[in-house]
Amino acid sequence: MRSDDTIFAIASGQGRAAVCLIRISGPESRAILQAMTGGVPAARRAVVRTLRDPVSGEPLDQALVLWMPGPGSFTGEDQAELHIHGGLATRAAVLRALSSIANCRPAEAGEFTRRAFLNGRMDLSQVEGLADIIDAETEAQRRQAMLQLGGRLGNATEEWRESILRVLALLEASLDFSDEGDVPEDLEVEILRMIDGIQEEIGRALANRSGERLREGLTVVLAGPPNAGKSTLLNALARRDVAIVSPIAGTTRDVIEVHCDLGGLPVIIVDTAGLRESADLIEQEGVSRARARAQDADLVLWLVPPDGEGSAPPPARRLLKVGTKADLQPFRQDCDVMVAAATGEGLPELIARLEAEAASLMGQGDAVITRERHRKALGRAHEALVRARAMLVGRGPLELAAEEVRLSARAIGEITGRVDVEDVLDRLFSSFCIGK
Ligand SMILES: Nc1nc2c(c(=O)[nH]1)N(C=O)[C@@H](CNc1ccc(C(=O)N[C@@H](CCC(=O)O)C(=O)O)cc1)CN2
Ligand SMILES: Nc1nc2c(ncn2[C@@H]2O[C@H](COP(=O)(O)OP(=O)(O)OP(=O)(O)O)[C@@H](O)[C@H]2O)c(=O)[nH]1
Ligand SMILES: [Mg+2]
Repeated sequence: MRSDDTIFAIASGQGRAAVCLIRISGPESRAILQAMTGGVPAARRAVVRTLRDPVSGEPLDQALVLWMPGPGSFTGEDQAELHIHGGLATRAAVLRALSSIANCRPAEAGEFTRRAFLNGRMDLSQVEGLADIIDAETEAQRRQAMLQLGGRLGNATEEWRESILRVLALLEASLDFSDEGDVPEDLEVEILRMIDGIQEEIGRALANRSGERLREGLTVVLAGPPNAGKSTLLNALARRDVAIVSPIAGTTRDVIEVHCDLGGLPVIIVDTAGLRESADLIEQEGVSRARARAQDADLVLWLVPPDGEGSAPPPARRLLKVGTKADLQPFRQDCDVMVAAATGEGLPELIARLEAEAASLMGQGDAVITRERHRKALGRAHEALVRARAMLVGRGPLELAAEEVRLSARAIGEITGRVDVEDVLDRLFSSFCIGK
């Protein structure tokens, strides 16, 4: 994969559509426009041209044409765009024509954005923000992704890194000036005060898990004895006929997931097999999957039907007890909510309750970190600072304290991709679609 190739891709969806966008980036972009549209329009001005085969001159389609010269463009290189009518055959003909031009090839997944990153147009945290915008399913996810694309995480980590580098500079200065390897007392006080300040800020960012929860969605598992009404409730919450419902106990065996938008917050509702001892091997497998999902869930709704006294809830981090078939049983004091999913009774109350749970676990979208990758890097930066501090207070070797501080800065640098993160890059960019 050469980075001085000119790359092209269909950047719009693959299905039947009104317009198809073909994106081109690299040094041949200008020559491609010249050869296929007979000229190069003024920068960033849309013009309509006949798109032609560069060899035969045969008209292929009508196109809205854009010329976006680097280094100001999205990728930081010369870029062109062809917005064509483009049905299946037309798209194929245009891609074939582009492939026939020297030094031009189809782009890999995420390659436009990879070039934007390599050309310094965005840092790694912003690239992740862009990926999150593409995948955002709810309003709160969209807002969080936009803040990250705008540089909220990148700016925060840059500030922390600069503070850590100031600590390092002070340590190195005292290394130069002391023969004993001791830091002058007033300088030591200053260094410790700075370390404490940075640690507190990083600690606060680490304590907030709501960004990761918002990005991934809150998992709510429906669990209960067979026939409790789990699948009926799933269908009611999803407002779709997703899961099979029947009066036969043991209907559901597979785990069924539905992505819901509760007041802008992403919630994944998970229907599971009714929990009971069963001789049926397939049902047993369903029950063990149900238990596993309940254990990992952010929240378990434990469904109790009118005759469900004998059953015990599975181990869970957080559990709400829901009385089901409210049309068949009176209000139960031992339940948090009552619903009759079949009639819709109590559903608004349950949904309001779920929204409140989701809001309290995902907060106001004020979290700075949104991925485990950020948590791990910040965690390592924090630990290195703890060790550096202990070294200073315990009068350990200054060189070692300085080395820990250096380590801390490097760990922070991984978040924006300042320091080498090759493996992260490959994984991240391949998660993009072709054309991004
Ligand atoms: N058609 C189309 N829409 C798109 C993109 C694209 O590449 N093509 N984008 C990408 O995925 C996003 C927009 N990102 C872009 C970022 C910078 C420039 C650009 O050429 N910037 C120049 C000129 C800015 C100006 O006109 O003022 C610059 O910064 O100098 C273009 C798109 C979303 N929408
Ligand atoms: N009267 C009444 N019946 C309900 C209600 N909800 C579910 N049922 C009935 O209860 C039976 C079992 O419902 P399901 O939703 O399949 O129960 P489940 O918990 O998914 O059962 P398994 O998948 O076997 O574990 C079906 O006949 C439903 O029609 C309700 O609110 N009221
Ligand atoms: Mg079921």
